[in-house]
Amino acid sequence: MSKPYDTPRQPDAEEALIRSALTAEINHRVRSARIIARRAVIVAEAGDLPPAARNELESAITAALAPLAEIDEVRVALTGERRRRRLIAVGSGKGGVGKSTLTTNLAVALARMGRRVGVIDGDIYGPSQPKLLRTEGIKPTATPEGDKLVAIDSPYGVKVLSMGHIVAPGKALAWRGPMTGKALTQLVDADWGETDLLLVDLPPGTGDVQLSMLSAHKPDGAVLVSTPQDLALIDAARAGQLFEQGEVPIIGLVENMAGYCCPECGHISDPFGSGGVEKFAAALEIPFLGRVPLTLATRIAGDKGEPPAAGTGEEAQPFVAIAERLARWLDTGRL
Ligand SMILES: Nc1ncnc2c1ncn2[C@@H]1O[C@H](COP(=O)(O)OP(=O)(O)OP(=O)(O)O)[C@@H](O)[C@H]1O
Repeated sequence: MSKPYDTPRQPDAEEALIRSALTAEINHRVRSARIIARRAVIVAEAGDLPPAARNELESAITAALAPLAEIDEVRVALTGERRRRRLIAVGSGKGGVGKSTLTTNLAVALARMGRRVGVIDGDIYGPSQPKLLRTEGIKPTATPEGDKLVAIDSPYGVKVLSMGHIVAPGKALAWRGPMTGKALTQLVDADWGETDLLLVDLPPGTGDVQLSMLSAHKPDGAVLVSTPQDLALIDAARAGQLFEQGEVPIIGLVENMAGYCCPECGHISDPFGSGGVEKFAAALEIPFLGRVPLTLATRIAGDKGEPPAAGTGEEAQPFVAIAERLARWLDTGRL
């Protein structure tokens, strides 16, 4: 069987005729357009549309093609109802608290549970997902229509796209608000194949990327990350407020770097304090999702592009436990 999207294809005369009668917005959805015995047969993608909008799309195609002299009848087939792809934002108030590490490892753990997961590196100014998911130096291809990027397959069963795959290191630093918004849209609207869950690794703080995310690609929920330091917690609360104002449910707060286990003697010390995040979450009435300890192995694994959650070591456990809770939230709305 031929695979229609393997190679770029020129539309034939019939398809070109049909497409010329349709608006760009509709053409974007049309997957095939043929005329068979004066009957136009159009297949359009509508899996993301609610029933009323599906009917409108069908009527709009029929109305646009009816005046064509070459056609007596129009048949429209809309692709089946597909569950909408869900977006979960992973945010923090402060940089360097391990938001990217958490995003990567949650995605890998969810993929190992059989979920179809992708990671969007929304950290346009300091992308780290290419390294964490071992896809550094890989350039994404475009769809045959040339209108979308194709997400990259990482070696861990997770698809990924990052500005770091597109722009030379350091180049995006001078970008301003509207450009960052466009860049994020390019990543979200890419061809993610069968992926039905996207984790978005947001840059720290409450800047342009967060705002364009809330306005154009409202996430289904947000996971917040903090270290136990007071300052990080205060910033996390600020990031949380932004999601609340945007009516994005906060799924919960994760404490990262929560106690250091010395690889030599096994002694656990708390360089950033202990238990603060859980108490803080309780005070703000935000669910506490779990604690990820500070370990040398987690840091080294990150640098090597070998997420601990891809293995079976001790370092994988906290990520797996949080991923299980996230999966439950996605399935039932409860943790
Ligand atoms: N639990 C952990 N144990 C040890 N090292 C960790 C842990 N979590 C994160 N790190 C390390 O801390 C550094 C910062 O982590 P990461 O890049 O994930 O943070 P971030 O919040 O995404 O930072 P940025 O603000 O730069 O995006 C990395 O070197 C990472 O390997």
